[in-house]
Amino acid sequence: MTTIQVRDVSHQFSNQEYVLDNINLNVREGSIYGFLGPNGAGKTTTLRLILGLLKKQKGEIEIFGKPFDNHRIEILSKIGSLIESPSIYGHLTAVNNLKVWQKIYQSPDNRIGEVLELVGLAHTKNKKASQFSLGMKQRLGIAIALLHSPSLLILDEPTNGLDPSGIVEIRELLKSLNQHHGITIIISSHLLGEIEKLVTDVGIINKGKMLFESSLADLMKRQHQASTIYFDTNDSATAIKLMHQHKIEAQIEKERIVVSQLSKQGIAQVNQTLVANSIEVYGIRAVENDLESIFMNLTNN
Ligand SMILES: Nc1ncnc2c1ncn2[C@@H]1O[C@H](COP(=O)(O)OP(=O)(O)OP(=O)(O)O)[C@@H](O)[C@H]1O
Repeated sequence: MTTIQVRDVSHQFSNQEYVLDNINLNVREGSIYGFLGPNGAGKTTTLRLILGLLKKQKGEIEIFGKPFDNHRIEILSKIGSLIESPSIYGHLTAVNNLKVWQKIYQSPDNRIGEVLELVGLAHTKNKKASQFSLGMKQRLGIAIALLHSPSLLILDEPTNGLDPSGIVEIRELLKSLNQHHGITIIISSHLLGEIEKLVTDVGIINKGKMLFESSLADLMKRQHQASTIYFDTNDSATAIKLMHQHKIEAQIEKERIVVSQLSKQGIAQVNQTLVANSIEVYGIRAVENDLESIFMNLTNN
């Protein structure tokens, strides 16, 4: 089942240009969906629209298979969210912060202990939230979002500003919530490297347009296809002429021939052609582009 379906949603603030332009987005039940894009791409606006924090101007949003507009309360009762920084009272402990929200959500008393355990803050006892590290504050924000036992978590850049160990902690927490508690998660980020070890699906947005949406496995496949091949030969000038005759885009870099995007069969054919034309091939090496550079290529174009 699809947990979130966004169809042809556009949005503009006042009469300025559209910050979202007919975007489509599908979050599968049970997935961890990485919503990626550079600063200002439209991630927060999209998440706010999904949560009904902004009034939808155009398009359709369905959550848990139901139109958001007609089932708002029912849908929101099953969503936990953390948009930008968490609303935390610095002068209160983690428990007392949670008590404030517990009254609003009317969740049972024992839920406070449960969520503190889940996010790894059970040991903080009398420590005030103002004395928490940024990572602890984010985890408290997630604890608040979990109080009413949601089946969907919507998180806007929860790892922003965290140090590497804080990022790992949040990643492990979200993985566990997904795998052991069956919570579907959509998490936005402007850094693919930060969430590629976490997500199962990826959507990439730039300048208000969705550029790409697929499973992480598909993105990795694309990464494999986008590898760069290096040929070392005894006669680069003739070799590159032969490649151009066979309509292969190649260039010479530091006396090596560089070809991007060539299948395994393509590599074998090039090798055969070179050898058949008496060129000595000393080495062939394929280097995969990292996911980050694919993301950069998608968002730069
Ligand atoms: N309340 C607002 N009024 C006018 N313009 C806005 C408002 N909120 C956002 N924008 C603009 O909409 C565009 C998308 O912003 P949004 O916050 O959705 O991007 P983002 O991808 O979440 O970026 P970031 O990672 O920087 O938060 C930006 O150009 C931003 O300046």
